[in-house]
Amino acid sequence: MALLQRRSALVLAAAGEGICGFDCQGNVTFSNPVATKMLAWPLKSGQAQTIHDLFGRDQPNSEEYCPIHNIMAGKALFKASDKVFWRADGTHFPADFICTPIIDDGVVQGIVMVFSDISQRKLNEQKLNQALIEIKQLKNRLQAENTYLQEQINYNHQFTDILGQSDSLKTALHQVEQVAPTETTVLILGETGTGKELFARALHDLSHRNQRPLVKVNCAALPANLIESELFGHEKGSFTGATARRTGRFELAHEGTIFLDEIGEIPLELQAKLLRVLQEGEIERLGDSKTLKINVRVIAATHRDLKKMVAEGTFREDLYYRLSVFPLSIPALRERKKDISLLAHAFVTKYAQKMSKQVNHIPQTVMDNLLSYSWPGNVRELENVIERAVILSPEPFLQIHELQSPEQSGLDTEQTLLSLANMEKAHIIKVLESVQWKISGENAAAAILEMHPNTLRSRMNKLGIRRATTAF
Ligand SMILES: Nc1ncnc2c1ncn2[C@@H]1O[C@H](COP(=O)(O)OP(=O)(O)OP(=O)(O)O)[C@@H](O)[C@H]1O
Repeated sequence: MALLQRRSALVLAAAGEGICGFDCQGNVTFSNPVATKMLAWPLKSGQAQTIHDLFGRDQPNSEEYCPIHNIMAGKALFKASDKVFWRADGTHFPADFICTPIIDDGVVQGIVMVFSDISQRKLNEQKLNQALIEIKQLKNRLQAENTYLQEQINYNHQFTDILGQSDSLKTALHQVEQVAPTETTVLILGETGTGKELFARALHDLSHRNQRPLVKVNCAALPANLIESELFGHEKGSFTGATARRTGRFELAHEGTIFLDEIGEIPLELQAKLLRVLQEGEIERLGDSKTLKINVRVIAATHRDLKKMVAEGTFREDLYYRLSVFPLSIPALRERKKDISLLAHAFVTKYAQKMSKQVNHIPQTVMDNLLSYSWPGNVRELENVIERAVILSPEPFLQIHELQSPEQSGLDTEQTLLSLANMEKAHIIKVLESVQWKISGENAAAAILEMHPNTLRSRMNKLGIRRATTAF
């Protein structure tokens, strides 16, 4: 018997877990060395230490959590995880434990508790969780950046340089140099294809933010119900179809520049939110009440007449004033004839090279044609026309057959189908365009048409001839 006791004591001493015995009142009856060390017990014989000194102090309903109570109530096993165990010195540690009854002659005499300190495991779990959160955040950000960069790769960067010799273009470029290094919001105004995006890039490239991205949002290309989530982001499940969390463009542009193209298309209800971002630099993701501080420079662009939209009530006046701190007007191509020749040559070189064709000469008749056309699609249209012409032209001369504005085509090819009034209208427009819409004075339209300027004005009124309005 003595040998058995000695062996049992050796087993208890060798166990790697804490082992304690308790009687039915919860008094400690024995503890192995690991338990004594873990609990910093002075546990000397005769010292009454109960199970509640080590466990359950912080539990609201101690009966429910009391191992003695549970075992006495008939449970053959009582175990729990991540519970607070108190040391004799008042400190504590988290532990997992398992309790079983000590039965003698069919009667429960007490319980034995085996427990292990899980501090290190919890610490590792915490570290792992933190690392997982960081990885998730990083993943979200990388995904968002990747999507954006992918779009940027698809964008044709070849003409990042702004070409032009005309005074009006030089004035605009000078303004870019002045405003780019500031933090001022810029509103770029100009007809379609005049190079507004090119100017936005130039503003960003010349700014202190050029190491961070220029993030573009085309407000016209997005359905109204998606613009908000595109701009500000959303949490998973914030609306039907929001299957994953999405970083908004404003967040993506943090410390960089956001380019809001076609700002005139932004729905009225979203304009208030945009104003708040501009004023306070704060955003909230859809479905998340947390406010995020962002530091973004805003460049907006439109071909629309925002002032007119304000008057019509479709654009907020306060937002208009906030955006138009520094309006930058890009002139239409027809107003800078000087640039047509320069751009035409540059595009011929570009596309001839691209198509490995020796097209390198623009005959004077073709150039005259290019110069007299009104270019409603501006530089983009010119570029497209030249690209097609390079494909179709026999080397080395550029040939263009397609340049006919609606008015011109009316005169030149469909003459027989037009009424007299329409012919007159088309002719007046053609003459006006050839003189940049100058009505009176030497070599102006009235002189060419051999009319009094006032007569010309009244004919124009009657025929509904107006110069195409621009946004500025
Ligand atoms: N001054 C310029 N020099 C060289 N290329 C130009 C110039 N202006 C415009 N382009 C070219 O014309 C095309 C249209 O330019 P961009 O997209 O910047 O115009 P946009 O005004 O932003 O057009 P939209 O209003 O349709 O968005 C682009 O391919 C651009 O590279």
